[in-house]
Amino acid sequence: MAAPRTPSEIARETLKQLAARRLSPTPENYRALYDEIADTPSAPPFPAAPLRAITRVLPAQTPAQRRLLDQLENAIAEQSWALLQSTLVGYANLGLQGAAVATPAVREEVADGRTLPPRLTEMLARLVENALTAAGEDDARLLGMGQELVDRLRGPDPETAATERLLADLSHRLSFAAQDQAAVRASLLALLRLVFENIALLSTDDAWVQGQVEALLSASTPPLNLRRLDELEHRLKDVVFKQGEAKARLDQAQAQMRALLTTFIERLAELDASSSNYQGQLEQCAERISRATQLYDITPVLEEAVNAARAMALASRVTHGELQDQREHAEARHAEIDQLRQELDRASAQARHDPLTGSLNRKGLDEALAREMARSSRQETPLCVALLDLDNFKALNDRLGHATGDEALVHLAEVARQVLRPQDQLARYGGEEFVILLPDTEVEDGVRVMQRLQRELTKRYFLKDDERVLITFSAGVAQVREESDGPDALRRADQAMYLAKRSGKNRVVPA
Ligand SMILES: Nc1nc2c(ncn2[C@@H]2O[C@H](COP(=O)(O)OP(=O)(O)OP(=O)(O)O)[C@@H](O)[C@H]2O)c(=O)[nH]1
Repeated sequence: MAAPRTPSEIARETLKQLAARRLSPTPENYRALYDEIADTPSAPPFPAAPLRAITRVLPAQTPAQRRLLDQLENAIAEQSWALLQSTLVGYANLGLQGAAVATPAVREEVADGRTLPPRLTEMLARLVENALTAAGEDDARLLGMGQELVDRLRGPDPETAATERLLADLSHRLSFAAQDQAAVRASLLALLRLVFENIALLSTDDAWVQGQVEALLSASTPPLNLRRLDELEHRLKDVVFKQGEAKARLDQAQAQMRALLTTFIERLAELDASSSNYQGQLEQCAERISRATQLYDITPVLEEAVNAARAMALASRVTHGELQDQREHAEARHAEIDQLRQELDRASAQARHDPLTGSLNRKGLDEALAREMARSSRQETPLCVALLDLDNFKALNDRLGHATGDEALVHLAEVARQVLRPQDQLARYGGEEFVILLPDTEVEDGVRVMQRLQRELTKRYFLKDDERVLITFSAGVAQVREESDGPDALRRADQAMYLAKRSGKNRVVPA
């Protein structure tokens, strides 16, 4: 086909080619294709936008400057290369003194790749400072690099190439620091688990500590967050507290054993003294016998020897008897302790109640919760769990003593029993944590019940040596959603309780 000649032919062919080459029909594509088909060279596009940016920073103080600026704006508006050329010649003649007024305010607009906008440099500087704080103070080199970059960013000329170089070096170094920190976290966690396992090994015969250590181990698996660390700290405090008690019992047992050994050694020494006495007497007797010349001389010596032997036998019989007594005594105590421990183990395995407060213990709670969940789903009635934790209980213990702390726990349990309905159940969940099962209760009502308990506690205060001790608690209330949801509801109640603590304590938060 002959090449298109008339403008309408060229236009038609241009449209055809746009479709054939699958080009988007933009004015630029159309013009380029039209020029190609018409075989006319494309005129370079007029750079209106960059020129307009230049007009914004050109000075317009003197009449000559204002005239040239008007002229430039006209050249842009008319897209006239000729007018542009004569304007530039005008500027050249005028001289460019004062034209390059790159004040800080306009520098931001002419960010051209050599300098960074001031707002961006300040944000970058802050970002680097925050990253350095997060990285800690272990790596002096990293801190030095970061400070250099911050100084450059805040300096008079944050030239891009140098800043870029510093930024790249810093980010490289930071990535190593982050890897180091992750490794340190992982090994700290491993150490923590080792400590927990060691505690378990040291307390093989204490079922409670064993249970706590299992909980500690499962709570110390990554990913860790502040909530879990907090829980770990609480549990570990309880274990340390319990081990402190066990240590006191152990010290007592050791003191008794030491007393027993001292007696034993004293008796042995007595035995030894009497036997060496006997030995001396016998040697004397032997010597006198060897010197004796007639039987008459020997008879009294023999009598002496027999007497000494008799005394020795008597002394050793007495000592033997005493030792026998001591041994029987020790064996009896041992058997007694063994029996007590077995009884204790049996009792704690069967017990469903906390001996201090008389409320349910964990085992009792598990069973009661299972029963209530089954009932709630059978009867299609709501069930709530509330978890409460006494506020500032450590301070109370520290100020008034541990025994008073125990009395405060008993007081709380008593008031709770008086305030709650008979079908509600109170359980001791941890040291100073309690769970209350609230059958037939929606979450809003559960919150109200706990608030009523808070009010009652302020009325029925706990008295210690005529001092009114105010007990407050923070609580979370969660609704059990379905039959298997108990543990999750407890977890949600715990989280809500934690929120109550965080938002100032002595409050109840629904989950
Ligand atoms: N008297 C007594 N104290 C206990 C018992 N179990 C745990 N504790 C103590 O309760 C204290 C709890 O302290 P923290 O976990 O710091 O809590 P807190 O002081 O109540 O602070 P908040 O929970 O933030 O209000 C610890 O000092 C434990 O030793 C117990 O059976 N009797």
